[in-house]
Amino acid sequence: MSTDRDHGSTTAEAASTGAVAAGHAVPRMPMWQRVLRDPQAVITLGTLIVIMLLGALAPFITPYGPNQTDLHAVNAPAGTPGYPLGADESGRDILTRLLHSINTATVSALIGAATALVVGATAGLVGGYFGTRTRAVTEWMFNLVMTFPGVLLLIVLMPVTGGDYRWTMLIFGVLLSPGIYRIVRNLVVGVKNELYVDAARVSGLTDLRILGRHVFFVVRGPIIIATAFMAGSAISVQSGLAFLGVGSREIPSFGAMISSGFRNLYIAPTQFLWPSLLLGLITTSLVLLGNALRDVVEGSKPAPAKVGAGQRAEVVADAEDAAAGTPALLDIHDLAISYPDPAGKQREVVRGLSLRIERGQTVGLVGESGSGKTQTAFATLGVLPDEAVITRGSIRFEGRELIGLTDAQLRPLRGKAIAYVPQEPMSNLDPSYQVGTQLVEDVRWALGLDGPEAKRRVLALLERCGITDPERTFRAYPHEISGGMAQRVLVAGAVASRPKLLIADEPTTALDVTVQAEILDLLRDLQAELGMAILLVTHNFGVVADICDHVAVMQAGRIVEVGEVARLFAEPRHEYTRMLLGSILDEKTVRADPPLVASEEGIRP
Ligand SMILES: Nc1ncnc2c1ncn2[C@@H]1O[C@H](COP(=O)(O)OP(=O)(O)OP(=O)(O)O)[C@@H](O)[C@H]1O
Repeated sequence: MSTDRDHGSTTAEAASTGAVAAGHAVPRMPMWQRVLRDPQAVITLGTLIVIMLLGALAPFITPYGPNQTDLHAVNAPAGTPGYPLGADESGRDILTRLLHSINTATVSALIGAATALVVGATAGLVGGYFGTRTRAVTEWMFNLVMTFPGVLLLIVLMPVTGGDYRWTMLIFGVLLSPGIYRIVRNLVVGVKNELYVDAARVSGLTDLRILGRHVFFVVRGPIIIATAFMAGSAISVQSGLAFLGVGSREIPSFGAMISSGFRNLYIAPTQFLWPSLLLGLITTSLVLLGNALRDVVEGSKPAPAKVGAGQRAEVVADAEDAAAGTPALLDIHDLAISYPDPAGKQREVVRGLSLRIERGQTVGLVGESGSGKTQTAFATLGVLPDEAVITRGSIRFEGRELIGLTDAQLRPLRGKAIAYVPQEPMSNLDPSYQVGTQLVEDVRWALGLDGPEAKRRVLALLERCGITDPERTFRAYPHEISGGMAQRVLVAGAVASRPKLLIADEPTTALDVTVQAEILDLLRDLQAELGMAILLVTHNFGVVADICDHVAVMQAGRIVEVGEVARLFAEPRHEYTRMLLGSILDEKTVRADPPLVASEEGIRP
């Protein structure tokens, strides 16, 4: 491995890098602040607030009542004195009716959306959180509601509601509730088995408190978004019913005004225009507001902007390579990876990392949690999440640039020349398939063998990886084997293709100490046997001492020191390396201070 390009990093630099450490959390802005920073949300919300204020102030803006008629003003054109937007076929002021129609629309939106929210969200929380029997009942009820023919039912029920649009909107809210129910139920089913919900349950919180505090927090975003769309639907349906003449004629409504305008289209064309424009403005604002809220709450996805092969600005040719003529097995140079923070700004989590691995070397990548070890490994494997952006640098494998390759171009390398062993063996095995079936599939793909030949190879590999009864393990499902066995299975799968580089991301962290040692022994033996290089991601110097010949120390997205393991342990040069080595637990030292004793007054030394 080459000497560290960042070797000269000083403590001062480390301290400054620490200030913007890759792992440091960016405080999440409150939702209302994020809403206020989104121009679309601000414009649409502002428009709706102004319109609603105009409606509320109607009695102060015009001298007429909404149903006050003046026979002298029948079909008066816009601009007539006292009637700025004209009068309708009954001589009623159009501006007055428009302003009062805003209030009808607001009340419709509030009743419709609130009913759907209360019914749908409550049932969704209960149905999703409690057992399958409760869910079966809620499911049945909402499926029943969905079979009702919506608008037709509202018309048929007119004698029951007495033509009062508020009762109609209440029923419409119930008809809308299955949509909310499904959103909430699906989210709750997804979240209720999360470890933090289990932890809350174990800590003794009541179901009501867990629902209110943990579960409702997750569903609130989608609920806010859906509310904007439901409010728009309620206004449209109320207007539609009024347009058809269903309901009280006394109530000023956009629908009734459009209907009247239609009848007088040839006499007074603008009568039809004003309510249509205002209704359109309100419903469009609500839809756009819903879209803006979705972006604010869920975070708008930045366009993938990974550096492509053709776009790369600075790829520095390695002088050593040029001289030696043989490129390193893996050469990462000045790699920078960033993620968008909640405010949409890019935050670098790997910040100009350089690392070389030669053939057959075992290199430990150590560093505190969040320093960027896994991101470096994922970038090499080409499996960074979509939101990650490689902003600069290069990753070359045997001289070939990996950044910018498509999945199809990476496929011949991944799982063949570059293999991977993950941290959590169990979660990397599909519980629905026998272990052997999964391995055979991998081996067939990696080596192009037929079924029986692949099975023979898998059985031999399992035996080689220390599994005493390979046939039995082959037929077992993941839940039937131990964590240590599962990790052996994954190691077997990884080395099946005789890779040139094995990336092992904390391969022993999830295992107990005895099994850890066995897996490390296995990796060491396989490394010697196959001559492969290993990049071992870990935060355990014990593991590094046990298996690695070189080690690179990462802090805040950068490598601060790199070198041979014996040298680095004997004379660490970087302050941070000294600090990490100093914090290793020393099992030879016995505590000198007296043990704590529990008494009635509490726990005391
Ligand atoms: N999907 C993501 N979105 C935003 N930030 C992320 C994402 N994945 C990782 N990060 C950030 O990248 C940084 C480096 O993460 P990484 O997983 O590489 O750390 P690590 O050194 O491997 O830590 P650990 O030892 O705990 O696994 C962390 O600050 C983490 O918060």
